[in-house]
Amino acid sequence: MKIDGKPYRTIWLANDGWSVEIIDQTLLPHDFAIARLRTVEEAAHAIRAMLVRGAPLIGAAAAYGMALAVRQEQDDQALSRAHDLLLATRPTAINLRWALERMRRRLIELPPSERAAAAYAEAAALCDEDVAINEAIGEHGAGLIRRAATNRGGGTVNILTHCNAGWLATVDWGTALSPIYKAFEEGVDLHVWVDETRPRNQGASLTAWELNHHGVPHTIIADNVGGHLMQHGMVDLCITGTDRTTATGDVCNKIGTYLKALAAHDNGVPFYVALPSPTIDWTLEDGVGEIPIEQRDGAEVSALTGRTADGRIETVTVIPKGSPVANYAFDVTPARLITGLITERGVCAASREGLRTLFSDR
Ligand SMILES: CSC[C@H]1O[C@H](OP(=O)(O)O)[C@H](O)[C@@H]1O
Repeated sequence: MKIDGKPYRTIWLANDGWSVEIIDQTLLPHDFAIARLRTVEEAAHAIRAMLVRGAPLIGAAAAYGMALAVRQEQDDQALSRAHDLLLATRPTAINLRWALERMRRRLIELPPSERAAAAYAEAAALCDEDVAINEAIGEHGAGLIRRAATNRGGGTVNILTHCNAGWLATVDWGTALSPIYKAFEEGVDLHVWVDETRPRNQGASLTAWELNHHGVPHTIIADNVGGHLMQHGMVDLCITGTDRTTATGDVCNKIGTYLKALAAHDNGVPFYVALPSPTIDWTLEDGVGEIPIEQRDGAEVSALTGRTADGRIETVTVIPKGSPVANYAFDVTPARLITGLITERGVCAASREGLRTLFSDR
């Protein structure tokens, strides 16, 4: 995507040919800053502390983390240590595991002297594939938005999205926001309801920042507003991302997604999930029972960070001293609540059969 006319991805090889640069998303929307990763440990911290986040981008960052590792040490033990360090950073997004297994498969068969060059090439290929997948999701999803515009018989198509599944969550284009960018660029009259997405506010801080820069009309809402809007006919469709989708179409995504899907189902609002195939976990069938749900530091709930009137960034506590906090980062929406999955190969039903029609080769 472009920021002030300059094209960006979220992660790229630095000019020195070996370190990796990322957009530090913990500083958005207040500051736009580039961070540089020089070691696998720095890559692991970037994922764990969410300088980079979003299932596809987590996979891409892990792939480059493996390249940074084998640049320093090339033996099998170093490869395993890097794999395990990066795998332990965050448990829910399956892209992390798939990317690490892909890197290990590519490298383990090579002589150590060839591993660094191959690792950087494989990480770059994974990033390019992610961009192509997400642009294709945009093309397929834009058709749904155009159909919603036709069904309305004119006027603005109102789309609700949760968290950030934009280009900041991927290498480029995004997943849930890719159809919105594509439809907007085609001239479709649309507006986006942006769930702020407590506790880290990826919607208010990241999705709104993206849409502002792209000129897409949007409104930030508190997480609990969506159901009311749907009851009053103010949402034509919902599109969210996913961090792991089972072979049967159960979708794990940012906490609160399930509640939006329930409200959509109760009000007859189509609920779509943008699903790049590297986010499918073909080994799982029961999302609620089998997908590990990350629990993060309670400080993400008990404190807020923002910019003061005189421009300082400050963090303040917003709960009583001593109150316990639970911070579940994801939930699972059962397939029965999902209207369709928008993949790079087309739109399908949220079911084993639906996925098999598009991915019979998996
Ligand atoms: C395109 S994947 C985006 C997905 O990742 C987000 O989680 P996090 O910000 O914690 O990495 C959220 O679940 C988004 O839908």
